[in-house]
Amino acid sequence: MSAAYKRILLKLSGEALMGDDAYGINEDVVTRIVSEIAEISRLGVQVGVVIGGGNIFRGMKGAASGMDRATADYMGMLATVMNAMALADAMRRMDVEARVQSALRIDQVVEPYIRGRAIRHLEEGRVVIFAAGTGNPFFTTDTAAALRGSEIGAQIVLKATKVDGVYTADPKKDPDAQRYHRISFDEAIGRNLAVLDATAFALCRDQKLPINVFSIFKPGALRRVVMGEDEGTLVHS
Ligand SMILES: Nc1ncnc2c1ncn2[C@@H]1O[C@H](COP(=O)(O)OP(=O)(O)O)[C@@H](O)[C@H]1O
Ligand SMILES: O=c1ccn([C@@H]2O[C@H](COP(=O)(O)OP(=O)(O)O)[C@@H](O)[C@H]2O)c(=O)[nH]1
Repeated sequence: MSAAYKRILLKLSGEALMGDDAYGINEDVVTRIVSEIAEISRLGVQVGVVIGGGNIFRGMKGAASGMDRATADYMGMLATVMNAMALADAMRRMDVEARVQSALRIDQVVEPYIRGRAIRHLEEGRVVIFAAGTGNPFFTTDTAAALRGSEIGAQIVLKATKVDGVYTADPKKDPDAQRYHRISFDEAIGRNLAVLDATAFALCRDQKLPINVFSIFKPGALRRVVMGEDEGTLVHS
Protein backbone atom coordinates (compact mmCIF):
# COMPACT_ATOMS: atom_id res chain seq x y z
CA MET A 1 0.00 0.00 0.00
CA SER A 2 1.39 3.41 -0.88
CA ALA A 3 1.11 6.66 1.01
CA ALA A 4 -1.91 8.92 0.48
CA TYR A 5 0.26 12.04 0.22
CA LYS A 6 3.40 12.92 -1.69
CA ARG A 7 4.30 16.04 0.29
CA ILE A 8 3.19 16.97 3.79
CA LEU A 9 3.80 19.71 6.33
CA LEU A 10 4.11 18.31 9.83
CA LYS A 11 3.58 20.71 12.74
CA LEU A 12 5.18 19.43 15.93
CA SER A 13 4.18 20.95 19.22
CA GLY A 14 7.11 22.34 21.13
CA GLU A 15 5.47 21.46 24.42
CA ALA A 16 5.09 17.84 23.39
CA LEU A 17 8.89 17.55 23.04
CA MET A 18 9.13 17.87 26.83
CA GLY A 19 7.57 14.45 27.37
CA ASP A 20 7.13 14.17 31.12
CA ASP A 21 9.88 16.68 31.82
CA ALA A 22 9.03 20.13 33.13
CA TYR A 23 11.01 21.98 30.51
CA GLY A 24 13.19 21.51 27.42
CA ILE A 25 13.63 18.53 25.13
CA ASN A 26 13.12 14.93 26.20
CA GLU A 27 15.53 12.66 24.33
CA ASP A 28 13.25 9.62 24.26
CA VAL A 29 10.38 11.64 22.81
CA VAL A 30 12.56 13.20 20.12
CA THR A 31 14.05 9.81 19.21
CA ARG A 32 10.61 8.27 18.80
CA ILE A 33 9.30 11.16 16.71
CA VAL A 34 12.37 11.06 14.47
CA SER A 35 12.03 7.33 13.92
CA GLU A 36 8.41 7.86 12.87
CA ILE A 37 9.41 10.65 10.48
CA ALA A 38 12.17 8.40 9.09
CA GLU A 39 9.59 5.70 8.45
CA ILE A 40 7.30 7.92 6.37
CA SER A 41 10.27 9.48 4.58
CA ARG A 42 11.34 5.98 3.53
CA LEU A 43 7.87 5.50 2.06
CA GLY A 44 8.76 8.33 -0.32
CA VAL A 45 6.72 11.04 1.39
CA GLN A 46 8.39 14.48 1.25
CA VAL A 47 8.33 15.98 4.73
CA GLY A 48 8.49 19.63 5.78
CA VAL A 49 8.39 20.23 9.54
CA VAL A 50 7.40 23.32 11.50
CA ILE A 51 8.32 23.09 15.14
CA GLY A 52 6.92 25.04 18.06
CA GLY A 53 8.77 26.57 20.96
CA GLY A 54 6.42 26.24 23.92
CA ASN A 55 8.68 23.76 25.73
CA ILE A 56 11.44 26.33 26.05
CA PHE A 57 9.59 29.57 25.93
CA ARG A 58 6.55 28.89 28.07
CA GLY A 59 8.99 27.87 30.78
CA MET A 60 10.32 31.41 30.64
CA LYS A 61 6.94 33.13 30.56
CA GLY A 62 7.53 34.34 34.10
CA ALA A 63 10.64 36.14 32.97
CA ALA A 64 8.73 37.51 29.98
CA SER A 65 5.78 38.90 31.93
CA GLY A 66 5.57 42.63 31.60
CA MET A 67 7.80 42.39 28.55
CA ASP A 68 6.92 44.04 25.28
CA ARG A 69 4.85 41.51 23.28
CA ALA A 70 6.94 41.69 20.13
CA THR A 71 10.16 41.17 22.09
CA ALA A 72 8.70 38.14 23.83
CA ASP A 73 7.54 36.78 20.47
CA TYR A 74 11.03 37.12 18.98
CA MET A 75 12.33 35.14 21.97
CA GLY A 76 9.68 32.52 21.24
CA MET A 77 10.83 32.31 17.63
CA LEU A 78 14.44 31.85 18.77
CA ALA A 79 13.24 29.00 20.99
CA THR A 80 11.87 27.25 17.91
CA VAL A 81 15.33 27.50 16.31
CA MET A 82 16.82 25.60 19.23
CA ASN A 83 14.17 22.90 18.90
CA ALA A 84 14.76 22.71 15.15
CA MET A 85 18.48 22.22 15.71
CA ALA A 86 17.89 19.51 18.30
CA LEU A 87 15.48 17.74 15.96
CA ALA A 88 17.89 17.98 13.01
CA ASP A 89 20.69 16.62 15.16
CA ALA A 90 18.54 13.68 16.25
CA MET A 91 17.81 13.07 12.57
CA ARG A 92 21.50 13.13 11.72
CA ARG A 93 22.15 10.51 14.41
CA MET A 94 19.46 8.32 12.90
CA ASP A 95 20.72 8.79 9.31
CA VAL A 96 17.79 10.93 8.19
CA GLU A 97 19.00 13.76 5.96
CA ALA A 98 17.61 17.05 7.22
CA ARG A 99 18.10 20.78 6.77
CA VAL A 100 16.99 23.62 9.02
CA GLN A 101 15.82 26.86 7.42
CA SER A 102 15.11 29.84 9.62
CA ALA A 103 12.64 32.65 8.95
CA LEU A 104 14.94 34.93 10.97
CA ARG A 105 18.48 35.27 9.63
CA ILE A 106 21.16 33.65 11.76
CA ASP A 107 23.40 32.61 8.93
CA GLN A 108 26.24 31.28 11.04
CA VAL A 109 23.85 28.81 12.61
CA VAL A 110 21.30 27.64 10.01
CA GLU A 111 20.26 28.32 6.42
CA PRO A 112 17.85 31.18 5.84
CA TYR A 113 14.40 30.27 4.57
CA ILE A 114 14.51 30.24 0.77
CA ARG A 115 11.41 28.71 -0.73
CA GLY A 116 12.98 27.35 -3.89
CA ARG A 117 15.83 25.78 -1.99
CA ALA A 118 13.42 24.22 0.49
CA ILE A 119 11.48 22.65 -2.37
CA ARG A 120 14.73 21.38 -3.86
CA HIS A 121 15.69 19.73 -0.55
CA LEU A 122 12.28 18.08 -0.40
CA GLU A 123 12.64 16.76 -3.95
CA GLU A 124 16.00 15.31 -2.95
CA GLY A 125 14.28 13.45 -0.13
CA ARG A 126 15.64 15.63 2.67
CA VAL A 127 13.44 16.62 5.57
CA VAL A 128 13.24 20.41 5.83
CA ILE A 129 12.70 21.84 9.30
CA PHE A 130 11.29 25.35 9.18
CA ALA A 131 12.45 27.33 12.21
CA ALA A 132 11.54 30.73 13.66
CA GLY A 133 7.86 30.43 12.74
CA THR A 134 6.77 33.02 10.21
CA GLY A 135 9.55 35.39 11.30
CA ASN A 136 6.91 37.84 12.55
CA PRO A 137 5.68 38.59 16.04
CA PHE A 138 1.95 38.24 16.79
CA PHE A 139 1.82 34.94 14.90
CA THR A 140 2.12 31.33 16.00
CA THR A 141 3.86 28.27 14.67
CA ASP A 142 0.44 26.91 13.65
CA THR A 143 0.17 29.84 11.28
CA ALA A 144 3.75 29.17 10.14
CA ALA A 145 2.68 25.59 9.35
CA ALA A 146 -0.27 26.85 7.28
CA LEU A 147 2.00 29.35 5.50
CA ARG A 148 4.92 27.02 4.76
CA GLY A 149 2.51 24.23 3.87
CA SER A 150 0.90 26.52 1.30
CA GLU A 151 4.26 27.74 -0.01
CA ILE A 152 5.74 24.29 -0.59
CA GLY A 153 2.54 22.94 -2.11
CA ALA A 154 1.94 20.40 0.65
CA GLN A 155 -1.22 18.35 0.21
CA ILE A 156 -2.02 18.45 3.91
CA VAL A 157 -0.93 19.96 7.23
CA LEU A 158 -0.54 17.38 9.98
CA LYS A 159 -0.77 18.85 13.45
CA ALA A 160 0.82 16.47 15.95
CA THR A 161 -0.25 17.73 19.36
CA LYS A 162 -1.21 16.83 22.91
CA VAL A 163 -4.80 15.91 22.08
CA ASP A 164 -5.88 13.19 19.65
CA GLY A 165 -8.12 15.35 17.50
CA VAL A 166 -10.56 18.21 17.38
CA TYR A 167 -13.27 18.05 20.05
CA THR A 168 -16.63 19.74 20.48
CA ALA A 169 -14.97 21.71 23.33
CA ASP A 170 -11.49 21.81 24.87
CA PRO A 171 -11.15 18.22 26.20
CA LYS A 172 -8.78 19.42 28.93
CA LYS A 173 -11.61 21.50 30.38
CA ASP A 174 -14.75 19.59 29.39
CA PRO A 175 -14.71 15.84 30.12
CA ASP A 176 -17.89 15.39 28.05
CA ALA A 177 -16.32 16.80 24.89
CA GLN A 178 -16.68 14.50 21.86
CA ARG A 179 -14.09 14.05 19.14
CA TYR A 180 -14.94 14.75 15.50
CA HIS A 181 -13.75 12.34 12.83
CA ARG A 182 -14.11 15.07 10.23
CA ILE A 183 -15.15 18.69 10.43
CA SER A 184 -15.33 21.47 7.85
CA PHE A 185 -13.32 24.67 8.18
CA ASP A 186 -16.51 26.70 8.34
CA GLU A 187 -17.81 24.68 11.26
CA ALA A 188 -14.48 24.63 13.13
CA ILE A 189 -14.11 28.39 12.73
CA GLY A 190 -17.80 29.05 13.41
CA ARG A 191 -17.67 27.06 16.64
CA ASN A 192 -14.44 28.76 17.73
CA LEU A 193 -12.68 25.43 18.28
CA ALA A 194 -9.35 26.51 19.69
CA VAL A 195 -7.16 23.56 18.76
CA LEU A 196 -5.58 25.77 16.09
CA ASP A 197 -5.47 29.54 16.10
CA ALA A 198 -7.94 31.39 13.92
CA THR A 199 -5.29 32.80 11.57
CA ALA A 200 -3.98 29.32 10.76
CA PHE A 201 -7.50 27.98 10.21
CA ALA A 202 -8.36 30.90 7.92
CA LEU A 203 -5.22 30.54 5.82
CA CYS A 204 -5.74 26.81 5.34
CA ARG A 205 -9.38 27.39 4.46
CA ASP A 206 -8.46 30.01 1.83
CA GLN A 207 -5.84 27.71 0.34
CA LYS A 208 -8.06 24.62 0.57
CA LEU A 209 -5.27 22.96 2.50
CA PRO A 210 -6.71 20.25 4.76
CA ILE A 211 -5.45 19.72 8.30
CA ASN A 212 -5.30 16.48 10.24
CA VAL A 213 -5.02 16.85 14.02
CA PHE A 214 -3.68 13.81 15.86
CA SER A 215 -1.83 12.81 19.02
CA ILE A 216 1.93 13.13 19.09
CA PHE A 217 1.96 10.61 21.94
CA LYS A 218 0.29 7.77 20.04
CA PRO A 219 2.89 5.51 18.42
CA GLY A 220 2.21 4.85 14.74
CA ALA A 221 -0.36 7.66 14.42
CA LEU A 222 1.77 9.66 11.97
CA ARG A 223 2.15 6.66 9.67
CA ARG A 224 -1.56 5.95 9.84
CA VAL A 225 -2.45 9.52 8.86
CA VAL A 226 0.03 9.44 5.99
CA MET A 227 -1.43 6.15 4.75
CA GLY A 228 -4.85 7.82 4.66
CA GLU A 229 -6.21 5.74 7.53
CA ASP A 230 -8.79 7.06 9.96
CA GLU A 231 -6.76 8.76 12.68
CA GLY A 232 -7.42 11.93 14.64
CA THR A 233 -9.61 14.58 13.01
CA LEU A 234 -9.59 15.76 9.42
CA VAL A 235 -10.46 19.44 8.95
CA HIS A 236 -11.54 19.90 5.35
CA SER A 237 -13.01 22.46 2.91
N1 LIG B 1 -12.09 22.00 20.47
C1 LIG B 1 -10.88 21.56 20.82
N2 LIG B 1 -10.48 20.32 20.43
C2 LIG B 1 -9.25 19.87 20.77
N3 LIG B 1 -8.36 20.58 21.51
C3 LIG B 1 -8.71 21.82 21.94
C4 LIG B 1 -9.98 22.36 21.62
N4 LIG B 1 -10.05 23.61 22.16
C5 LIG B 1 -8.89 23.83 22.77
N5 LIG B 1 -8.07 22.76 22.67
C6 LIG B 1 -6.73 22.70 23.24
O1 LIG B 1 -5.78 22.95 22.19
C7 LIG B 1 -4.55 22.37 22.59
C8 LIG B 1 -3.66 22.18 21.37
O2 LIG B 1 -3.29 23.44 20.89
P1 LIG B 1 -1.90 24.15 21.28
O3 LIG B 1 -1.76 24.31 22.75
O4 LIG B 1 -1.77 25.32 20.40
O5 LIG B 1 -0.91 22.98 20.87
P2 LIG B 1 0.50 22.98 20.20
O6 LIG B 1 1.47 23.05 21.33
O7 LIG B 1 0.47 21.64 19.52
O8 LIG B 1 0.54 24.12 19.22
C9 LIG B 1 -4.94 21.08 23.25
O9 LIG B 1 -4.01 20.71 24.23
C10 LIG B 1 -6.32 21.37 23.84
O10 LIG B 1 -6.30 21.50 25.26
O1 LIG C 1 5.43 33.16 13.47
C1 LIG C 1 5.62 33.09 14.71
C2 LIG C 1 5.76 31.85 15.40
C3 LIG C 1 6.00 31.86 16.74
N1 LIG C 1 6.12 33.03 17.44
C4 LIG C 1 6.45 33.02 18.87
O2 LIG C 1 7.04 31.79 19.24
C5 LIG C 1 6.34 31.18 20.33
C6 LIG C 1 6.42 29.67 20.23
O3 LIG C 1 5.58 29.17 19.24
P1 LIG C 1 4.22 28.36 19.59
O4 LIG C 1 3.60 28.91 20.83
O5 LIG C 1 3.39 28.37 18.36
O6 LIG C 1 4.78 26.92 19.86
P2 LIG C 1 4.04 25.57 20.34
O7 LIG C 1 2.71 25.94 20.94
O8 LIG C 1 3.82 24.73 19.13
O9 LIG C 1 4.99 24.92 21.27
C7 LIG C 1 4.96 31.79 20.26
O10 LIG C 1 4.31 31.75 21.50
C8 LIG C 1 5.25 33.21 19.81
O11 LIG C 1 5.67 33.99 20.91
C9 LIG C 1 5.95 34.24 16.77
O12 LIG C 1 6.03 35.29 17.38
N2 LIG C 1 5.73 34.24 15.42
